[in-house]
Amino acid sequence: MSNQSSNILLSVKNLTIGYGTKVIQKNINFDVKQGSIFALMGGSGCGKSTLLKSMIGLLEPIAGDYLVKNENYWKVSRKHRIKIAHNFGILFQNAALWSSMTVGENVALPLQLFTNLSPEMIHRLVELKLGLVGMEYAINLYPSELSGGMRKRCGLARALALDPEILFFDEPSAGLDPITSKRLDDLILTLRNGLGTTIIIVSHELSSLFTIADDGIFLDAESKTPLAHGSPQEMHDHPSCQLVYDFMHRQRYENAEEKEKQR
Ligand SMILES: Nc1ncnc2c1ncn2[C@@H]1O[C@H](COP(=O)(O)OP(=O)(O)OP(=O)(O)O)[C@@H](O)[C@H]1O
Repeated sequence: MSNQSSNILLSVKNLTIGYGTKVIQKNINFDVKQGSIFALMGGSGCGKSTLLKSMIGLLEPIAGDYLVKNENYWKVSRKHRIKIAHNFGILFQNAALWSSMTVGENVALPLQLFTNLSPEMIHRLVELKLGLVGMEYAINLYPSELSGGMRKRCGLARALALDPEILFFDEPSAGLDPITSKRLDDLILTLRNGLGTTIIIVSHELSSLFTIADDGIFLDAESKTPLAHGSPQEMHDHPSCQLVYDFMHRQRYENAEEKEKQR
């Protein structure tokens, strides 16, 4: 195997995704290299979350293949799929912490469910993971006592609990002010640089995408196919078509309004 192909952690091949028989995107092809921060981009409703759902095991694709470290994720047994997914850490948009549990209990939960570690070891790991995201002081607090940015950090600590090789983020900056959002970007870069974690991110935030993502794909709702592949900066500098240009230069919505007025 060449160095280049052994570097590939995830591989999406001719994937068609959707709900029942309703196709949302087709002809999706891309590889995610180890240690990459890979962005799923595109306008509202193009299918970014749908693709993310298929990549984390929540929605079976209609057709095509999705390889995780060369294993055909949707073709292996359900039991084996769950085992592969232990390598995934997921941060949902609202951080999805259990409100009746303290932050520490939330982070401990995956360790209690999926390891045989002693309570003392789990406690030490919880402190370590919260330390990684700068939230060790929140161990005994409840999610309702935290700001949105703090909840995201704690959600990230929980996503890191099982030392995943791959992290999936759904709109991590949603609902955060620009400074908190920037801090989260710095944290994401620190994690990738420090732990070598591969990160797949759905985001609308151009400034964040330009800062952190080094590769990605641009999905189009109308043609139901990807229109571009590369880093956000490459798409900005060398857009493959007008739509990508407009999106990357933030003229899409203004243009849409103009067209609407001219009708
Ligand atoms: N459970 C579902 N059943 C049927 N259609 C769905 C379902 N969930 C989403 N869709 C449709 O799939 C399309 C893509 O939705 P999706 O949420 O993946 O887009 P998105 O790119 O993530 O959008 P946004 O940026 O607005 O969050 C939309 O037309 C949406 O209405």
